[in-house]
Amino acid sequence: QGMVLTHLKVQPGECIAVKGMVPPDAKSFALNMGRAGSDLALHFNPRFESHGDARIIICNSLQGGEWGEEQREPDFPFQPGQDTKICISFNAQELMVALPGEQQLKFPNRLGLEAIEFFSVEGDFRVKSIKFK
Ligand SMILES: C=CCO[C@@H]1O[C@H](CO)[C@@H](O[C@@H]2O[C@H](CO)[C@H](O)[C@H](OCc3cn(Cc4cccc(/C=C/CN=C(N)N)c4)nn3)[C@H]2O)[C@H](O)[C@H]1NC(C)=O
Repeated sequence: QGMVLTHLKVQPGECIAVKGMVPPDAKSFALNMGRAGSDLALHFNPRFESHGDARIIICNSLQGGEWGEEQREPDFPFQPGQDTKICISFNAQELMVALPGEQQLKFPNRLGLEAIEFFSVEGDFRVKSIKFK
């Protein structure tokens, strides 16, 4: 089980900056954020090789335990065995994920989230630091 942060109060315009390392044998990892584990504004799931997918980022929301419609992003800026940095911020309309190489990914704020209270990391990602800016 990865890292779980609860009782956060990340506001619109603030960002969660996660630095970490993707292990050499990585298959998949996920960064989850929202109100709780079953109430996610964003499940950010890069798949190196998982669920029949290869080198694609799956984004989705989870409401009352039900998955929404996936957004699939083929621009894949991660390499197994490499350090990486991901910055997540949001506003009333969308969540924004700043990725390596100036890549930015957007996902609609389907939950109308007003603060990020829950943040978790799952799977093949070794967190080195987390900064709330
Ligand atoms: C084609 C058939 C029907 O369509 C498929 O239907 C599946 C089920 O709905 C979707 O899959 C689901 O997609 C969801 C997003 O939408 C979540 O990601 C969910 O996972 C939830 C979940 C999280 N977690 C923890 C976790 C997260 C990341 C890595 C690890 C462990 C790594 C271990 N590392 C090793 N072994 N090295 C563990 N576990 N499950 C996934 O099951 C597929 O995308 C979808 N595929 C397409 C093309 O549409």
